[in-house]
Amino acid sequence: MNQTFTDLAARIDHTLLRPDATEAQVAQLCQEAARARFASVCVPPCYVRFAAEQLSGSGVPVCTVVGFPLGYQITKVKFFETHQALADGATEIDMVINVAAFKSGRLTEVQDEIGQLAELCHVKKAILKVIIETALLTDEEIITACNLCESAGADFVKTSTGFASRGASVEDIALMRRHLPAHMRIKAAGGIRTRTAALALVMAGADRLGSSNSLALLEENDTLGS
Ligand SMILES: O=C[C@H](O)COP(=O)(O)O
Repeated sequence: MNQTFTDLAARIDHTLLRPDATEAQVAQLCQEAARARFASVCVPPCYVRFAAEQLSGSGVPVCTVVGFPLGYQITKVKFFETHQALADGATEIDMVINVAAFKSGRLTEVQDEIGQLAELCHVKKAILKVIIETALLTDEEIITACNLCESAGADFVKTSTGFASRGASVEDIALMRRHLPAHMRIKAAGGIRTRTAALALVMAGADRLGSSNSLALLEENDTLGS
């Protein structure tokens, strides 16, 4: 348990995805991530190159989003977004599943899309996290989506964009953990605002957390290194 607590920063994607995020705010985010040793910074695609420059030599990866936040872009567009993000210096891609196609029963199409992006990421030694947007899914659909992610070769299943009616819940994470094999990692995101909430999600099975309030999650026991 203590290990979980002391390693919390290393599980957090330090995130800034607001539509009005400025370059100065991204620069600050990068400084904070390097200092706190967060798992990554998660920034909008237009800031990937800038963030990669800011973090050069720091060992902190740059994560970005694809098909964000609604997921219904066509596969070619998501493929190009991913290709460009990798070229710009991202090594972690958080793509949004095509929930519209998923809800229409077009599961093969959804799985193929994830598979194409996973292959592209893996060729570049990057990782793919797949956002299934649990707020829009039933428990049965969450399990189906997890199975698609696994079959398609994704590295992580991620709960939420942070732009839906709710973010990650402990129940979502526990359900996903029960149905995913051990090698598949889970990212909880959306609305994680306190250390208590963060730790509950970790205890339920989250390997990674995404939060735009990351510094507050470190407050109780962790201190930023000098
Ligand atoms: O992908 C991560 C989420 O956008 C973060 O959501 P949040 O802003 O509610 O922390």
